[in-house]
Amino acid sequence: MSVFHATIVHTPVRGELQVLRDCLIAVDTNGIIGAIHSNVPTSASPETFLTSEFHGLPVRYLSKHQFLMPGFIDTHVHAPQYSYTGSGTDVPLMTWLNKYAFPAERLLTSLPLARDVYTRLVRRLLRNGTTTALYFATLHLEPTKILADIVEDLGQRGFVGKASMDRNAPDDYSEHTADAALQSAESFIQYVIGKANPLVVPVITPRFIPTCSLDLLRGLADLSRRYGNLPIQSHISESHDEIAFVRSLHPELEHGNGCDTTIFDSCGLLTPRTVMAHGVHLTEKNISVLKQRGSSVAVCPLSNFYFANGIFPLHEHHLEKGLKCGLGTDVAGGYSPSMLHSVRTAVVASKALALTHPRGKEVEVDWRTAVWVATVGGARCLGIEDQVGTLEVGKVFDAVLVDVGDEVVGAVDVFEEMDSLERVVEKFIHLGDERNVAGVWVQGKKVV
Ligand SMILES: O=c1[nH]c(=O)c2nc[nH]c2[nH]1
Ligand SMILES: [Zn+2]
Repeated sequence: MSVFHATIVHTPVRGELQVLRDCLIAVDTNGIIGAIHSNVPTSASPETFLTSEFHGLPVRYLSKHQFLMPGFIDTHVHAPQYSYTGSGTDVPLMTWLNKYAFPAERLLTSLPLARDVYTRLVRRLLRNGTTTALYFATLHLEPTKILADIVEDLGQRGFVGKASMDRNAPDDYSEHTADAALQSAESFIQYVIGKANPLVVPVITPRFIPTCSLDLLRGLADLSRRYGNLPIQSHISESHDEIAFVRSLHPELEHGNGCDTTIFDSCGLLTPRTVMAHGVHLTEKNISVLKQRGSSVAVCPLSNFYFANGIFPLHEHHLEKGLKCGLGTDVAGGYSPSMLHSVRTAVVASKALALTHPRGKEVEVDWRTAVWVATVGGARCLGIEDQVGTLEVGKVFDAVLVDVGDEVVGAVDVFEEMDSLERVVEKFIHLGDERNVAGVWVQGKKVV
């Protein structure tokens, strides 16, 4: 249980920043926000506002340069690729997979190395205010169990997928048959379910169509159903080289209409709990299929600049057509593990798109909208919007304490005489980093 006196900053309405000043916030033993009273003077007695269960608790009074906001939700991050984040930015996707991703992932059969890479990543994400992450791991069962253990031990809300591949993968980094891949995926599901920890959820994870046979895709859809409609993640219509490869593998399909969607759909992998990464080349028809199925896209703007041969039209697909979208870092295709970086890059990407778009500035997305996508949007992709994404009574306290005070060594300078609180938040979103993250809570428990 905890009580704060703090300013809350969040985006309950897309495109709008809500700032609630001087809130008395009470978090119960289950990590649920039991009460929020705004405009409470620091001189007031908390007991006047709070029910008896919260009486007598110490109140944490935040300073005027601190505020609470919802934790970020990273809807696409490759945990094993963290070892080379910040490097390997020189080649297109299909070459990059063979040159960097597969070799790095293969190395994590070493359990001590897996433990080291995963511990450092999960800590890094938490320190950056990422309270929920949707993880891709490797093909290997034991190292992926370690990732699930670390997410649990460090207290993050984690959706963890053991990747599956049975074709077009290196000999020593493939599961070779659909049966072997399905068995391993099922063992991982059982391991995570056995934890009975609602914060850690197993995810069905066919890497992408080039590396998964149709038998494997169908079998994974069946596994999802058999275990109560587990979440599903993969990559969809992500780049020219990926699309060309799928075309060569499936000449029987009608092309020009984004056949990734057709294949995933015919195999039963598009569900309301499906989060597909990238989707830069989705067609109108694909979008309408994804929408009908309730599936969503993890938009990874930084990695798209490197691999996608295009920009995801966030304004058109999400704001106009209503496709559910979250933001992802796509470590290590995206070199930054920070969701603040993703937010900024989403804005810059939309501006780049607008430069040559017939509707120009109309397709730009502003920072408030990008923050919404990084919080509420991600929660919707994962089906947890009733729990997280904003700080409201009845939701879970997954929160970040931001500090932009002078004593923090960081890039944000606040000018008392000129900066409104809204402007301070804007500065944090554009210039802030983990040095400004003074505390992080998941389900009411302090994890940073
Ligand atoms: O950005 C990406 N990173 C990956 O690891 C990957 N695998 C398939 N497709 C992918 N795209
Ligand atoms: Zn990816």
